[in-house]
Amino acid sequence: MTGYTDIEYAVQDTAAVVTISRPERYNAFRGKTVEELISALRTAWADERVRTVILTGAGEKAFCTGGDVKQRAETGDYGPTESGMFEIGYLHKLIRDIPKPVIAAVNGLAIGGGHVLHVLCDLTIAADTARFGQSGPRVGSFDAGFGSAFLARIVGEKRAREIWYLCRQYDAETAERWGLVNRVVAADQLLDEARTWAAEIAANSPTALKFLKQSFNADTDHQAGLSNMAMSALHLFTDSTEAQEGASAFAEKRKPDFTGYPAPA
Ligand SMILES: CC(C)(COP(=O)(O)OP(=O)(O)OC[C@H]1O[C@@H](n2cnc3c(N)ncnc32)[C@H](O)[C@@H]1OP(=O)(O)O)[C@@H](O)C(=O)NCCC(=O)NCCSC(=O)c1cc(O)c2ccccc2c1O
Repeated sequence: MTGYTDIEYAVQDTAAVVTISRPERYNAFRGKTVEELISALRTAWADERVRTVILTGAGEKAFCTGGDVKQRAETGDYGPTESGMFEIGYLHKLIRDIPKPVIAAVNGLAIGGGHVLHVLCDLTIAADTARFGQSGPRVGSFDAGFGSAFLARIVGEKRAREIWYLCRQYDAETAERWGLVNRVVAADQLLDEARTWAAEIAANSPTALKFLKQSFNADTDHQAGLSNMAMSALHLFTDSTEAQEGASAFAEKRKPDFTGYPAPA
């Protein structure tokens, strides 16, 4: 795949820098964005010069705000793709499986599925202006796979449940205290800091790093099965009027009204 429209891809020294570039939608992803991210990661995987990947967002406002809720409100899905599929589950697995450390450089809001992307990266460096949180239950969505199970491994059960149940936003200092991010730096230092970490990693044995990444992953790889089921459930749920109420409310800039939907027994 060439001629990306939703992302930018560049190799700088030994790092592949992948930038989600839909600033007018706060770098929310649609199906095409996910397809391009998959292509970029596969390119980085195959390129022997590349020893790390840096994932970031264009502009100063957002790293990524998850699925494009406006697109979903408009068409009921995340838009057309070359493959005909919305392959977010595959993208999640690819971030884990690419045998090179992936560093999230969180330059702003990391919300919803955008939060899940940074959680899945090996390391996270955040701008002091970054904010973190989930939004699924507010907009008729959830990630019952890696997005919740792996998050709980990182911040613990109580905090993971708080993040998902309340849909609040947390500042970078809190995220660092909770172990969600490795380092917080001034916003104008973010990419330099990420490149410094990438260069430091690149000086180490790539084969040792590959084995280490696979070793870290092995303990939670069973969550991939959970993720498959979660994505299947999510596709069914997003077709429901309950889920559509969440997406429509966001697109119409109003609070969602879930009062007509009884809590399932
Ligand atoms: C992120 C916000 C909290 C920011 O709020 P703020 O008040 O600072 O800014 P605005 O709300 O005015 O936003 C500015 C501008 O950007 C547009 N925008 C922001 N986020 C999105 C988005 N996700 N999709 C589309 N557009 C977005 C916004 O409309 C404004 O544009 P204007 O033209 O009106 O100026 C706040 O914006 C916010 O809460 N955003 C929504 C966050 C969200 O709910 N994300 C999606 C969660 S669901 C999801 O990610 C998801 C992931 C998956 O992996 C799935 C897999 C399978 C099925 C479904 C999935 C899924 O739903």
